Amino acid sequence: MKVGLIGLGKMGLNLGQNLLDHHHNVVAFDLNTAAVEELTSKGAEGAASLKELASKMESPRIFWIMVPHGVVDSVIDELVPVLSKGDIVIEAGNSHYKESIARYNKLKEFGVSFLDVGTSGGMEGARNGACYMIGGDEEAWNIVEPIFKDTAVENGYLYAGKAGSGHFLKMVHNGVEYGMMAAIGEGFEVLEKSDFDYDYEKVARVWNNGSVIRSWLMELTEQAFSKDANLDSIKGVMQSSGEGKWTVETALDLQTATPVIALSLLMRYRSLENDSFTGKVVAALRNEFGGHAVVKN
Ligand SMILES: O=C(O)[C@H](O)[C@@H](O)[C@H](O)[C@H](O)COP(=O)(O)O
Repeated sequence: MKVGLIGLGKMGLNLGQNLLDHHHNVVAFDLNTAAVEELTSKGAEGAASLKELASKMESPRIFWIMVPHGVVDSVIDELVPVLSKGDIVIEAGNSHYKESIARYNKLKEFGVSFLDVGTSGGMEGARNGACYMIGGDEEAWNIVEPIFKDTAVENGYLYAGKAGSGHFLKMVHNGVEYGMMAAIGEGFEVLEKSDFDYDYEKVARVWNNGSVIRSWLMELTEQAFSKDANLDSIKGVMQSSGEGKWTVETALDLQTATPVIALSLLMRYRSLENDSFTGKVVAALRNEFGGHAVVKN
């Protein structure tokens, strides 16, 4: 299929390469022309503007937006004048599900279908097989399913239902991610404070082999400790991009008690002021899976 890929940052560039690997045609646009050149050198067609990108597409025209959360609306506003009835817009960043429902309704007025897609698995997933949570019109979904099937890991995509359901699912996923990462960080902090002299890389490795808590996060923990045995080079500052906060806000609206997720969010805020070993582990994990910046010591 032919995909108009808008946004070639950490995730978009990897996704573009993944699409090309699976013999899809990619027309790529980003304000960063070096990123466009990088993808065209791998076989994509480049575009210097959204208008040019649209002119290079074929029906059904599929536009895949992969840009940071704060610029999604401006990209959609710029895209609207070049869209026509029957086009499909996929937005696969970390958006709030309510924003996605609003975008779906707005594009519906132009006869354009909108799919909200939560993408998990970080840069590695985008490159070699991601996990997708998808919401929006089923007819549009049926058209684009092959590109998700090809760029996901096996069994790594779910069409969840009506508009907003994809990003809602990704939001809750991230809330779970906050809680799991906090628990891993706290566990290592207890080890760190103890009288024993553990090698944390080896601890993460043994926990990854046969134990109940083996997981990709634990593999990344092992990876992080292999690079920096005691995480001495970074501060325990745990940034957040908003999904954990949205999960807690939504849970409150639904009168649902989510103490683990809520506390892990509050501990992230606290970490902006106080350093901790838990914070170092969580900061290192965010860096491992998402390439998110760490604060260096
Ligand atoms: O599932 C994933 O692959 C991650 O959740 C990913 O979407 C991302 O790296 C988040 O943005 C991190 O979220 P925080 O910045 O809130 O930690």
